[in-house]
Amino acid sequence: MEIGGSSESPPETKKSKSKTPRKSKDAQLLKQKSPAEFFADNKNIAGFDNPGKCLYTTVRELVENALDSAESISELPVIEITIEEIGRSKFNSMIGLADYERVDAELYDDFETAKAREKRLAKEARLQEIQAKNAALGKKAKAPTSMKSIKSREASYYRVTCKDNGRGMPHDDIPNMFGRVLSGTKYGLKQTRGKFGLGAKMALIWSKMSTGLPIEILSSMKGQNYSSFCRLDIDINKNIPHIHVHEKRENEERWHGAEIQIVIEGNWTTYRSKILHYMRQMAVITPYAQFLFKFLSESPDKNVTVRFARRTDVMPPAPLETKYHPSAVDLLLIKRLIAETSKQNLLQFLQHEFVNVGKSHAERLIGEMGPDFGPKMPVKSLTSQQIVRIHQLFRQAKFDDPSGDCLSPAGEYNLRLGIIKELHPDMVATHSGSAQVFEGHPFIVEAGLSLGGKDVKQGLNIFRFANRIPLLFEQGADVVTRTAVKRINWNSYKINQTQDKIGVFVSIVSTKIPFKGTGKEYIGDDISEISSAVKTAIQQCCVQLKSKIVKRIQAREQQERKRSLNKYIPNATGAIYEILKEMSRSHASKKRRSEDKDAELLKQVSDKIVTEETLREKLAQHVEQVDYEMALEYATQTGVNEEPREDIYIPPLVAEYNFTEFHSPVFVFRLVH
Ligand SMILES: Nc1ncnc2c1ncn2[C@@H]1O[C@H](COP(=O)(O)OP(=O)(O)OP(=O)(O)O)[C@@H](O)[C@H]1O
Repeated sequence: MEIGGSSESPPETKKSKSKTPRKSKDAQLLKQKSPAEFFADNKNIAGFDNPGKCLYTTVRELVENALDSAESISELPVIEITIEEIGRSKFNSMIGLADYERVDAELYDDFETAKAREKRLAKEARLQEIQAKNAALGKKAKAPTSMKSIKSREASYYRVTCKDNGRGMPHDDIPNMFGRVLSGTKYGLKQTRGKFGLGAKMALIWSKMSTGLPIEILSSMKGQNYSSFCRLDIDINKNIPHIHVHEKRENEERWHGAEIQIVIEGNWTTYRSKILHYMRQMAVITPYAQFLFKFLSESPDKNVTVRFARRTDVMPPAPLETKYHPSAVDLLLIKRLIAETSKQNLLQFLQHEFVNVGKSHAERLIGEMGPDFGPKMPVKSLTSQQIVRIHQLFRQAKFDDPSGDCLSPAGEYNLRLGIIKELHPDMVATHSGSAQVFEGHPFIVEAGLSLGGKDVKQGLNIFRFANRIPLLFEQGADVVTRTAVKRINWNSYKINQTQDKIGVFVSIVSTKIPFKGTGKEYIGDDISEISSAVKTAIQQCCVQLKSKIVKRIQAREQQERKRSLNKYIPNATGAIYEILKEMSRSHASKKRRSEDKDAELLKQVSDKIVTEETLREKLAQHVEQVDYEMALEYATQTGVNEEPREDIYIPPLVAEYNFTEFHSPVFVFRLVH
């Protein structure tokens, strides 16, 4: 329906006479966005939600890059991370901005009139009084909800520096690695912490959004006699690096690694504990790395230095790059593989670009594709329709599962070491599952379970790791939490889900971790292969713990039995002695004659050779003897050595050493001559 005339001849108004016709309000303009712009607009999907979280995510992106880099050259990681607080004046002088004092106080968000202040203080005092009264009455104190805190929206700035001893970066690649969103070296099919080619750029985008300052990178590769220095920011619209300085510098010490420095807005106060938790959990899952974490405050009394020492030299083997499994590819991916392959014909392509496809298998597959296909046909000549046919067959055909050989799980040893080091538990069990498959990607689930320990709350304490990254957010929705809370019948393993201090550690590694979102914060509970592997791994640990718990309960019961028997000795001996005395009296007066042995005993009682005291001693000895025999029987049944034995081996004594080393997977004992 038209209102106010036909659409061909709109009624002329004053406005419509203007030379450049104005677009109506709801006219839609077609626009394009660069990936950098997209992520700047939606930074929360990459874990950059608010200043505090941005500080946390920046730290983790830099630490994870540092670890990936050191491990890629099999170097035991040494990582230094420093967060330096930069006050407003210092920040202003860094960017060449004069410091301004407030003149018109009422303009500010945190302004409070004298009356409002008086009212607030009175209210706070009243609340404190109520709380004190409640505390005196033993009532639980409730957090003050109605107290309106005066929050300042003043920004806090931090310089985050991360230094590693890793691979470093090729001089010419640095600008793109840090200044072009979605560029990285970890896109291949390999287990790595990084994946998207986004993290470092997001930190830079956030620094651009919050401080306007560029990122600085110093890097050198092994054997290079120079180091590369680069200061750059990012052109958000074009998604290209904007280079300020890019030069080669001397590297006399032949240092290798990278040092990244960035200044961002953050909030240490609210994210302090998350950052420290992250570092601690990273130390748990990476006990072969050495971390030095420093927070340098404007007021030195608030400085924090935490050193997470290396606990082992045993580093998991580096993950290997692998090829795609036919069931893990889609049409686009097949097209890309065809475009990138160096193989000429279809047979070679199938045989060399996929795992678990041998020559004869490839020939059979080609035969099955139909008459249009042949082993010798040039792979680059495949039409779109033919590629669809290949894809269809890949979906329907049966292939062996990919093996987990390319993966690098933390290992039961490292996991156990990390748990013991972190929690000092009373009991611990670990389990490493065999490789399984989800959508053509192999994955391995490892679990650890602990009972008791320090800083562990009652109930379930869940620690999650994915490709050896600690996951700290979205705990409730994660597959590990859901499995532990809903699918494990803790009671049946003699574990009390609410009373015991239970530590549940689950580490999942894969060539593709199905994170929800790009923030790498949790793995959903909707993948049955993963949730059942998690359940099995936790249950395996439960079974191990159960046998320990049962043994402990039996030992406790035995102790209690002994204690209660001892408790009754005085009463029992008193009663027996009274009876014996009575019997010996009637025996003596010949009221009742007792025979042989009994007569002998009764005589000893009347001669005071057998007294209440001697009876008590004998009974105590008997309880001791019975208890000892039971303990012996128990030990023979269960085996005295509960812990598995470790192999120890002695390497040959080489001339230049003056010591002998005894190696075990758990320790090295060095005997100095
Ligand atoms: N400390 C470092 N040492 C060596 N190379 C690094 C370092 N930091 C970053 N890089 C290189 O820069 C690339 C981009 O890093 P970025 O953090 O943006 O993405 P990513 O680590 O590949 O993936 P994700 O976004 O999942 O973290 C990396 O792939 C890596 O090649």
